[in-house]
Order: sequence, then C-alpha cells, then structure tokens
Amino acid sequence: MIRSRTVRNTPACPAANALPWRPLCAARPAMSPAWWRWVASRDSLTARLIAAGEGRRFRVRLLSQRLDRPHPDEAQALGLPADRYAWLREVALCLEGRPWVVARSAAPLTRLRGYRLGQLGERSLGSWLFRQPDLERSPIEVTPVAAPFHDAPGPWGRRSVFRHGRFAVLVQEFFLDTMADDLALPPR
Ligand SMILES: C=C(O[C@@H]1C=C(C(=O)O)C=C[C@H]1O)C(=O)O
Repeated sequence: MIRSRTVRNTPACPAANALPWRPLCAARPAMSPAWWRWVASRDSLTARLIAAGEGRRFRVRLLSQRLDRPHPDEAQALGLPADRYAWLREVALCLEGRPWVVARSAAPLTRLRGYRLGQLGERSLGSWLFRQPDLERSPIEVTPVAAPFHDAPGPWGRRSVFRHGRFAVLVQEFFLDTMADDLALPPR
C-alpha cells in the first residue's frame, strides 16, 4: 500500500507512521538511473548537493530539534523499545533558498552521551558523521512517498542507520520535486 503524498503523521493513526520502506535493490526497476545515482550513494549527501549546486549557496535550515518518541518504524529501525524518547531532528537542505531535500534523523538518548549534537544548529549532521573514522552505514532502504513531516512532494525517500562506536542515528532523507526541477532530473 503506497501512502498518499498528503497523509501526514497522525499519532491517532499508527499506520500513518509506518512508511513502506523496502530494500534499495527492490526499487531499482522503478527508479531512473539519474535518481539511482543520488538515492544509492553512500557518501555524504551534503557534499553531493553542494557539488551539484554548482555555486548555489547551500544551507541547512533547521525545522525542528527536540526530544520525543520516534515513530514506530523509526524505533524499530534503531532497535529501540517503543516508549523510549529519542533525539529528533528535522532539516531542509536548501540550495539558494530552495529546499532540495528534507531529512529527519532520530538517535536514542542512551547513544548520544558525550556527543553535543544538540548544538549542531544549522551545521550539517553529515559534516559531523563523515568525520568519524570508524563510521558504519547500514544498507539503504527506500520509499516512493513524500516526507510525512513536510508538505513538499518528492519522488524518493531513503533511510539508513549510521553507527560510530556506541553511537547510532537513523537518517531519513526525502528528495523533493524542487531538486528534480532544478537539476532536470526525471520524475522518479
Ligand atoms: C547525513 C548527512 O547529513 C545531512 C544533513 C542532515 C542534518 O543536518 O540534519 C541530515 C541528513 C543529511 O541529509 C549527509 O550529508 O549525508
């Protein structure tokens, strides 16, 4: 069942919190090569966006950062019991003020000790992650629906868990139609 693009996360409707994530390879037949190069990339998305922006000003716009219960599918991806709080961060990655990607990251509080990620502000989480020498990244999963926490439509979402020692963070990135328009990418 593919969720409509307008369904927003409603706590009363737990099903709405579970996006249809599936392994990257399962989505390959439906994904154009142009998008595959973005969605399947395992290095820093921030660095790729800056390069593709060709001089456009890059900015991380902080939409929300709080301690809250993650959605069930987020808790499950982190192996976190359902009722535990996590550090939640939602950002828009903008080029010349136009959001190309929105991202929602979730990290268990017990794994955050000693890392002052709450002070990231509008610095890219990726710029910190990819500086960690022993960074590990789980296989990428994809969903063909838009971000449930943001109104702009988009062709693909992806998620993976980054680990560094005991630290773990689930990073979910939703590519937007504005990025497809600005880079002349196919609809999906
Ligand atoms: C994980 C990365 O960091 C990006 C920046 C984020 C942030 O600042 O919150 C979140 C997800 C990413 O799109 C990356 O650059 O690959």
